[in-house]
Amino acid sequence: MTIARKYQSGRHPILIGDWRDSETGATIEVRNPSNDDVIAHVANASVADALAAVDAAAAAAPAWAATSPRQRAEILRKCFELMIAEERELARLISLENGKAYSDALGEVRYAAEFFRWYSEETPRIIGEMSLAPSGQNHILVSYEPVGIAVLVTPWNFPAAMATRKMAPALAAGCTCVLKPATETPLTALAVAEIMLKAGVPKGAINVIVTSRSGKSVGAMLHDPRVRTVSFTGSTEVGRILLREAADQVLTTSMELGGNAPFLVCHDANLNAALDGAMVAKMRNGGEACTAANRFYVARNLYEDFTQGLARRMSGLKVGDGIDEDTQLGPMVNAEAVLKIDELVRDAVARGARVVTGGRRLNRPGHFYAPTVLADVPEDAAILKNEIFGPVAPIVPFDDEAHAMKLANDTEFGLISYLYTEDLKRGLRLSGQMQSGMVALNRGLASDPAAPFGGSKASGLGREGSTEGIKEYLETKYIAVSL
Ligand SMILES: O=CCCCC(=O)O
Repeated sequence: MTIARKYQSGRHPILIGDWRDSETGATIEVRNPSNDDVIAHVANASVADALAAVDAAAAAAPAWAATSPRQRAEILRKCFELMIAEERELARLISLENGKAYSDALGEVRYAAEFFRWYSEETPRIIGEMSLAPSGQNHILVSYEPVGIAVLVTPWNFPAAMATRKMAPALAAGCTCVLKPATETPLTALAVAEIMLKAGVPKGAINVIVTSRSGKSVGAMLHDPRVRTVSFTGSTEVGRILLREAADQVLTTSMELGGNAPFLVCHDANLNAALDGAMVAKMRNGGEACTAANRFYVARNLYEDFTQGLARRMSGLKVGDGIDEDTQLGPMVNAEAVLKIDELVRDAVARGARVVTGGRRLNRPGHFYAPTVLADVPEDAAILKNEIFGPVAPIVPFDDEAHAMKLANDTEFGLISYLYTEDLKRGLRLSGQMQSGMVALNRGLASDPAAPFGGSKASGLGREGSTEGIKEYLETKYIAVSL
């Protein structure tokens, strides 16, 4: 892996305008979750490094904002092309530092690259408007300007896609930015940044700060008056902290936070389609996704067949080192992740849930948990209330659709809901009742760079992707004109 080798070879640069050594000389160990080996060391940026990154973003801002939409579009298009050209290398890098199965990683690289393509197409379509005021006395001219420097904070579970989902619209809008990736997966962010520089993104327009002092560094950046927006993907707990920090400077915020997605299988669902969808909704990224189906509510007439069918599919998965191309489920990201999953499973079983398959850690090096199906999970089990972030499917039977909907909505989160029914009228009615920003109707996957991704309630604020995503990086300017 070129990039991993680069960081093993002794230099530990961070991207602040140009590649440079961190002020502190301290490094962060990056480990392979498949065997816990240290695969690289990267610079551990200080708070001063973070502020230097804001300096670099500020220095690059006027020239970047002055580029024509067409110039920005062509650079973003090039980012897409180079990323696809390097998809296999990038996918291997993601598997290596995150642990996810290579096929998932390759899917992520393609998904990530699409944000560059989508926003290359959106860049020339930042269109304002002019109208005559109702009084007829003046015109109302509305245009959109880059909001200012963007601080982008991304998680370890989609280290490429969450970075491009933020950087592409920020750059498209004419903003410069500082990216702070998760310490577990910095190599992917650095590799994507290298590709972007190669594609023509000017120095300083993107900066990457890898740091174990996340709170202090991000806090310092959010209090720098040149920063005008923060976009975060991660837990609701951290999101709340960032919202408080952002309040001091009245920053705009985009928050993609936790989920607790229900997966509802109605009595008239197509069983095989629901099982196919369940596998995608649950097992994409090994279950380590905010969008992962977290709770399955299945109509009584399909309950036993669905449970057995899901258990068969789950137990048939090939578990192994993420980087092996035939692996279907890799390790979890770290030991804490496995511990949390195990605690949730134990709690459910202690309350009466039935283990249909799995239900245990795997006894091998690395951080593996067996693909697990739990049936008859009682309503008070912690697993139905907390994000599992792992390969565990808790199933609850229902007799009354209205009660199932009540259970589905009985959560502080509202990111995504999944729904299976053969009756489109029922599907649309129930979709309307689902308290979530997104609904996947007869589908196990809703994420799409061309669609607005985001949640309601404690799952977040704002939308990413689609035509809406670029608005997070634009300020509306109204000019009242007398012509
Ligand atoms: O954990 C959530 C990251 C978002 C995944 C997606 O875009 O589907």
